[in-house]
Amino acid sequence: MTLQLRVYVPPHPLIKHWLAIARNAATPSSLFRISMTELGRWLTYEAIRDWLPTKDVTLETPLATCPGTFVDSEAPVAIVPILRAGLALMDGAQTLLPLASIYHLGFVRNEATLEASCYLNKLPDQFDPQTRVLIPEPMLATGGTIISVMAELTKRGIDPAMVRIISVVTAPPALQKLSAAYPSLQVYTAAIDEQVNEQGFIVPGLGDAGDRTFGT
Ligand SMILES: O=P(O)(O)OC[C@H]1O[C@H](OP(=O)(O)OP(=O)(O)O)[C@H](O)[C@@H]1O
Ligand SMILES: O=c1cc[nH]c(=O)[nH]1
Repeated sequence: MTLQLRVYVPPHPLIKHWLAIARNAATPSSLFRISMTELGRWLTYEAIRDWLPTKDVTLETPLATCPGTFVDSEAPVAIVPILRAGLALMDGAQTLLPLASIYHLGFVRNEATLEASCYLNKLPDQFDPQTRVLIPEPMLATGGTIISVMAELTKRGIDPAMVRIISVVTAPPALQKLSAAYPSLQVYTAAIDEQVNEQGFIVPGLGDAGDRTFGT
């Protein structure tokens, strides 16, 4: 069986609403941050649907015995936000995954070459191979950043099939690179835009996600 990258654009009215707020150039930073929190929440909700491990139990209600299902708190789950902009999705993601371990990764693109370089790496030397990883990364543009992120994770024992990326706006160059290198992973995004311009910005996109989040 040939694997192919799966990219989901959940048709949810709240995702559409908060995406429109985030795209709008007139949205101030304070509201932009709220939109990112909400997108983090709803994209995480969609991404963990068939991914979060559960265990079946038998319960006693006040009236009778019945079957139940709990989230399996012993299965390792990690969130790896990509700084800076990935932090903006964290409040929403963490609300739904309160037991997850958080490992920060900081990447910045060189504005001239668009090459991504890592300036902060809080990953452990090795992960338990059963670890599920959620990556909050708001923009997948040229793909340079996310390909470097995946290399850091896989060399520490992460199986790409256990990885889900939540991203607000994605573009074909990044999705093509991910598809070629890591066809078993899954991406949950609010939009797939048409192009990346010469400055490395997604068009129509939402501008610079980091600057708009932090008012810089
Ligand atoms: O797919 P790529 O072309 O690599 O671009 C995507 C990256 O660009 C932005 O980060 P940026 O370097 O602007 O840093 P910031 O989050 O600190 O603003 C964005 O948050 C992504 O991490
Ligand atoms: O459009 C883009 C592309 C990369 N990073 C951003 O913040 N915006």
